[in-house]
Amino acid sequence: MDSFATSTAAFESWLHRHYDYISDDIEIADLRNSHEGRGLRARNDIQKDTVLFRLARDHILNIRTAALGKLKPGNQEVLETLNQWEALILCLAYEMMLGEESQWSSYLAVLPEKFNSLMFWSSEELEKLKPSNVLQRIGREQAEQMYSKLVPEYCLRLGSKKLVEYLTLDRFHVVASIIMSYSFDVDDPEDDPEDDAQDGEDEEEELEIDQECIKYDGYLKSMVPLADTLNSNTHLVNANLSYENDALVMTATKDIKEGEQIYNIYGELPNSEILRKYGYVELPASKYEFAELPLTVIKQTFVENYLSSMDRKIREALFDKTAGLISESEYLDESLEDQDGGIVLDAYEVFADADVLPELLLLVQILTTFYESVETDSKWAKKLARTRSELEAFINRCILKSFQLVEKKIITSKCVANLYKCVEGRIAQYGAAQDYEIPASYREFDRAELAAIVLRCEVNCLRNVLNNFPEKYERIDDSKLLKNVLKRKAEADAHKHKKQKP
Ligand SMILES: C[S@@+](CC[C@H](N)C(=O)[O-])C[C@H]1O[C@@H](n2cnc3c(N)ncnc32)[C@H](O)[C@@H]1O
Repeated sequence: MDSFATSTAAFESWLHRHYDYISDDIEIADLRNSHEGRGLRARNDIQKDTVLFRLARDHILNIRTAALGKLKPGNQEVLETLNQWEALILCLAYEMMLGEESQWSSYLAVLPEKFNSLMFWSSEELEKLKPSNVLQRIGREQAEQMYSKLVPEYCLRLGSKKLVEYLTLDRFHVVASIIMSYSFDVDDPEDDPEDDAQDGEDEEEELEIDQECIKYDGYLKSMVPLADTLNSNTHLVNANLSYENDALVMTATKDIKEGEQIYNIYGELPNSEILRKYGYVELPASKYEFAELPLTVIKQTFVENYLSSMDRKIREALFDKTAGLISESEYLDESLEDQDGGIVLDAYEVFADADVLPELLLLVQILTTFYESVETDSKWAKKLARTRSELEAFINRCILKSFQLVEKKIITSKCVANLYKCVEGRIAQYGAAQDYEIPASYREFDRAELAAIVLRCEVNCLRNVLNNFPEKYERIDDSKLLKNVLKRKAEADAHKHKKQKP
């Protein structure tokens, strides 16, 4: 037996000693040949709805069960003032430091030491993921800030000087990455909503809580041995973990044939996110691919395609002012009750089925209406660029008329053309990645190949918009809308002019 098989065997015997029920129809499989590490496999045919295993809550690892929470009185309360990540990182690191003395040692021995997730990529390797927006979500800085907060202060508050020495920044990244790829958010059975109602502001002040903390979350980030042995596949998922009062239950959601792998789903994630968090990709793509269209590309498209007689700097400033006014629009605020953040976002998701966010369509329709209007009169455009109140009044007209249209799933031809130009502008940023051919089957991919697969999946989503933009949007000619918008502006001007006369 190699050390991989020995650790698996020790883990299995630990599981059988500690867990309520594990079906004889499942086994932990060595899937190193298919680059999946360990996984769960069906030993026999399994019928849909069969319980695969049941785990008592006191055998999952979180702040309530971990040794650190019991190290000294008051630790539970201190941990509860932290956020989920911070608390579980400290608890898991402490168990790892205890080694053989930890009640979880056989479980800890099967957790990985090496990662392919983006936190562990060098800057040269990350460069290969440009221009994907996933690069903005790696969170190295936030992780380092969290480290400075916890070490040494919280290790000492929790009574462990040794943890200060053990938890180096490198180890911190390892522990955080294990949590990122292995943990579950499990509802907290001790969370009593009535308690929350009684917890007044005084108590909050007493604990100096200035941010999200476990106390009010109603769930606990937890390590769930065996449930985390399941690999994930967005297409082949055939099992699901559910939470009962005192136990966690893994159930087959489909009939599973003998020898087949039992898959969970880690989330409805595109390959970029699967790579960021878990260090692998699905072929040829995840079921939930999306690309992102950044606001910077929308800005570039409108700046480059309109008002060419104006200086580029003025055009850029005009776009920024316009976007600012759209994001501050009270009318949109009231009309779009469930969209707290407004419609001007840093980036817009573009999905694999060629659908785009309604916020993106509305923004492009408003911008199109605005730019097509001001394009008719360059003098007026220059004046608008200088006079905020006039710009605001006109933008508000464009917002109103565009909203009324898009609300009825109608958009103008020029809006579609501008959307396509934005998407083409984004595709152009992918350079050679546009032509990469996604491999048909798995092999051990190096990081450059993983990056290329992610980029090509994003390009495919963007291309889909150009080829299959949903027909649910009726398209009309722009002229009627423009006439309407400009007519109202003229009336408003005339009205204003009249009012100014004594
Ligand atoms: C929760 S663990 C699953 C158990 C893991 N395979 C092990 O050996 O410990 C998540 C990790 O499993 C691997 N993994 C999960 N699903 C995979 C898949 N479909 N293909 C390749 N690797 C996968 C990734 O390394 C991921 O970070």
